[in-house]
Amino acid sequence: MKEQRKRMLDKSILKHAIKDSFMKLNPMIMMKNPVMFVVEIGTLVVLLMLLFPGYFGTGNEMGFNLAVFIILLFTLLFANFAEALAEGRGKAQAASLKKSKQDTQANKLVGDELQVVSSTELRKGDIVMVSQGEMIPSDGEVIEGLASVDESAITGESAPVIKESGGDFCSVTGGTRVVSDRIKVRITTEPGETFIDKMISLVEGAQRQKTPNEIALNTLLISLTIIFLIVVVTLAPIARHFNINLPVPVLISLLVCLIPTTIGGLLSAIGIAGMDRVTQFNVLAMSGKAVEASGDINTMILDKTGTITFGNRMASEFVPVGGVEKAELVKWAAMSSMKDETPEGRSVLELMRKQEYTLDESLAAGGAFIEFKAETRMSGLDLADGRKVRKGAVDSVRQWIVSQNGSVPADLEEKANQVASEGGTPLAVALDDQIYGIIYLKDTVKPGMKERFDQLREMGIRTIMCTGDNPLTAATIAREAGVDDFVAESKPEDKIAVIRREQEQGKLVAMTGDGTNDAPALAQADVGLAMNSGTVAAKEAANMVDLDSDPSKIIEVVAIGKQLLMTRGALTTFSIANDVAKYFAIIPAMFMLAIPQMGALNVMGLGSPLSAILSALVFNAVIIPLLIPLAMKGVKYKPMSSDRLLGRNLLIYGLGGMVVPFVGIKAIDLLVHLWI
Ligand SMILES: Nc1ncnc2c1ncn2[C@@H]1O[C@H](COP(=O)(O)OP(=O)(O)OP(=O)(O)O)[C@@H](O)[C@H]1O
Ligand SMILES: [K+]
Ligand SMILES: [Mg+2]
Repeated sequence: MKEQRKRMLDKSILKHAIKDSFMKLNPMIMMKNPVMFVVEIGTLVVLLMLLFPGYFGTGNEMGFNLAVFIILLFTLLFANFAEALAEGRGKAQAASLKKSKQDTQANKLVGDELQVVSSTELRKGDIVMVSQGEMIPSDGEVIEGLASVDESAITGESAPVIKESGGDFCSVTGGTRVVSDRIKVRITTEPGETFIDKMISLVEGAQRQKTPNEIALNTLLISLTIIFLIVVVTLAPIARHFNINLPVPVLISLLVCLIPTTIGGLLSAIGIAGMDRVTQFNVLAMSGKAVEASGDINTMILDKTGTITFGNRMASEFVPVGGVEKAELVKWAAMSSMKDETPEGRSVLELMRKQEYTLDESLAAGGAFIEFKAETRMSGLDLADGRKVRKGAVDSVRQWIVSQNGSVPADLEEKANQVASEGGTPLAVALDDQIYGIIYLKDTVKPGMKERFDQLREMGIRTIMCTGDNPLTAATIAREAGVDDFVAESKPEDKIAVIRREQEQGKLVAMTGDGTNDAPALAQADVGLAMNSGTVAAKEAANMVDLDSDPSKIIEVVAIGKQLLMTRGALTTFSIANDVAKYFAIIPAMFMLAIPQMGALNVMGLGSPLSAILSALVFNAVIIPLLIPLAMKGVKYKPMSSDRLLGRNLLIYGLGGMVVPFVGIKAIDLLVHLWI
């Protein structure tokens, strides 16, 4: 897909866009864009006058009318072309995605047997087995095993990623391929609602909804159109009262020049192109609203594990406390992890084997598994003989011990702090009322985080890390990654509380995360960016998914959001400023047409009244394709305060919008006048 993105504007996209420009002339489609719909009605009226000149009285300048008709038709086609071009790349991407969505066969588990079924028959809750070389038939979560998966079909990244049951790396996407090992997958989506389906309809723009900002601007444009419509319609009888005859095509030309056709023609292209720019960064935005909101973000909340760090927290050391034998600690650490399917749990057993300890598994027979939960921050086993084994966050295990009237070894805190101050996560291991020691879980901060957070700070965005981990580990990682603030030992509801607190102060909040425990917070935030590596719940709650699982991508999304809003503002300013110049070209010309003595009004020194009107109309049409590159690429964005940005843009696009048409219309008039 990345390949596809590079070929920005190949021939086939252009060809399709030209064809679509004509298709979009259909009034039923045109109606969605009221400004251009008014232009279309004007075009039709002029066409009727050309076809049936007899009905429209005398004094009809056929040559002039034909010129007006052609220019108006091109105005419509140019506006349609802008939109079609913006849609083009998405449509091309959708086509290539559809190819990877081919119907595959799946090995569905029915009872104890495997049945071969078509992937389209799979429903939520079905269990399938996927082995090396096979395509994952639909979206789901790994419930057993570990495999490396080639996700290049959706991410464009060729290096395979590890997917495993338990933790935050369990989600798999239909259409990706298992390159080694074998996994058992529980299907989590109904047919037609998969991630690839969503991607297709997103890049195709099928579900594109206008953003609140776009709706507000559209309302302004419609109001302006109605006002000018009233002005022009009432102009005719007033002029007639003074014995001035204003031909209908002249009035239509005046109307089209006055209504905001430039921004009206480019508005939807700006929005589509903005979304498209986000997609090029391998971020899937579920709505344009989310992209725009990211342009105004004040605070960003991140989780630690899997977002700021790589998230493959691996046991790397057993540290006994209270003078117990290391073998004892290893025994209970392993016992507490026997059924713990999280990556952390499995890594404990691996470390045990690596250090050449063995485990008497019969001890666990008949025991009840206690699953890890973000709320309890512990996992373990209740043995058949009544003894209880736990491992978990030091603070949680300490509380658990105290609640059983056990005592806490004096060196626990010191040893846990040692691990935490190195940025590791200490897990305490306990049997009944005794703590045996600590498992050292190592994790690494993703490279380049500090520079990226510095950039966010420059943009005026405050970063807060919210982690379920202990305060000391949190502080170490926060310092290493360079976030502004952190909240430790936070449960899912605490993450939401932090977001709400910021929102109550009137701030717009972005949240990135990858875990199921992040899902509620991702939904609460104004912009929720889920890591593609994360769980299904996280991806569903978020309104953006980063296919590369790089939380600092938010920087690009913020820039694109700001750029989108600025581009819209700049082109609106330009469009309205333009109309002032056209006003000076057309109004004097109209009156000179009726009263040649009014030549003094011709401030621009244009050749003749008719050429003045045509020149303004031509300018009005060609400015649309000339501005397409700007609408598609967006205006330049540099991190600076919004006040300065606003002032700068008003100067460039407001003043420019007044001057450019004077020059342009004059130049066109010189040309037009040569052959009129
Ligand atoms: N398998 C496990 N068994 C026992 N305890 C665990 C296990 N995994 C994690 N913990 C403990 O629970 C704490 C919370 O873990 P969790 O993965 O929910 O953090 P989180 O809220 O997602 O924060 P972050 O992802 O930012 O680190 C961890 O810091 C660790 O102390
Ligand atoms: K106009
Ligand atoms: Mg997490």
